[in-house]
Amino acid sequence: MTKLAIRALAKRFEAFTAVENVDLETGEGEFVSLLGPSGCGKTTTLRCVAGLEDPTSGTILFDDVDVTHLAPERRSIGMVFQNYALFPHMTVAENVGFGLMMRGIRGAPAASRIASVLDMVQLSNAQDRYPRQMSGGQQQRVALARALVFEPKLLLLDEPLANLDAKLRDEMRFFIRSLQQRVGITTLYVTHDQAEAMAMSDRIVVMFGGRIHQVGGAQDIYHRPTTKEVAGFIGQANLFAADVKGRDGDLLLLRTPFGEFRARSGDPEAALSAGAGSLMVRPEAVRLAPAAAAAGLSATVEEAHFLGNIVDYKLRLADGTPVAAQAIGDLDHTPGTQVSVSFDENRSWLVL
Ligand SMILES: Nc1ncnc2c1ncn2[C@@H]1O[C@H](COP(=O)(O)OP(=O)(O)OP(=O)(O)O)[C@@H](O)[C@H]1O
Repeated sequence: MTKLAIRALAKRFEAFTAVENVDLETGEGEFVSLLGPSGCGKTTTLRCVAGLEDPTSGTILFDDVDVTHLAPERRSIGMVFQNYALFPHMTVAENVGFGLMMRGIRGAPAASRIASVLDMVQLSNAQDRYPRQMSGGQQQRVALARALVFEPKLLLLDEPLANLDAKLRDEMRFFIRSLQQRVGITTLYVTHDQAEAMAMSDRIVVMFGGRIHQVGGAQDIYHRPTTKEVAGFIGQANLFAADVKGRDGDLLLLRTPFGEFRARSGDPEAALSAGAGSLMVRPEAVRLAPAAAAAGLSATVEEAHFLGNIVDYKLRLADGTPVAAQAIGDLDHTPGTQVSVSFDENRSWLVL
């Protein structure tokens, strides 16, 4: 299994910097996603790893071997794109075998590899069909088979599920992840869909404006974001301006315009010396009670939507601050009613 290392990668298109100062190391067989909004540099980073883009500066290493200036076909990478990119006039088996043919593998050895990889993607019965006779999900499985058939060192996927409908996307997430684990191939996956990245990845690289903001597991980036951009992009977040007043054991004491709160932080000392930041409270860490029942902030329910598994509330505090809340159960608080709001301090987080 191969380790990928990206060191100080930068890519400029004339005066425009698409990627800057990107550093990343994967483990062997690790599934790493590049996640971020459109235009943040995910695809450019992937294309530099593939050799389809020449970096302006920086180094790409496969198992400590510098491949930065190696042609794509000499890097041993399998790629899958959003648009499948299958040859319409070739059967499934011919599409899958094409890469082998290009590498001079033909005859019985090629046939046996094609059969085995089609078995892996559960398309053994479809080898004589043409792409137009297959669904989007099946075509993407052919594209995966084609990428894996020559046993590449790395698998690179660029928004492979973007053209599929929601239900199929869900199924394909698990299909790709379990295939990747069975094959044990180091994988770099580009997506702007946070749920996709969280469901599939060992680690997620969150990018904004060509730079990495955070690298971590799904729970790290959700519960412990290091920047406001990450907090806002991953799930929903209430973010409130807060001054740092001191410490109380593991927790920081914070002052906001509407009251004092406690929260956790990645680096309490840095928070104390910064003196201010943003208090992040996820909607499910906002507790609601009937107005008279508990000491807390008083708020008005502006919207309440029963979504089946949760109820989604939009609240407004007395000073006008909006707060998003989510609760499990039934619609207990209707629009127009007053509620008492408190924050779970163990799930409140200071972002610097
Ligand atoms: N060949 C190019 N010439 C000029 N600018 C480019 C080129 N390729 C990419 N860019 C610019 O670089 C920035 C990053 O593009 P990139 O495709 O890497 O973003 P992305 O995060 O993958 O976004 P998306 O999800 O929309 O593909 C964008 O602003 C894009 O317009």
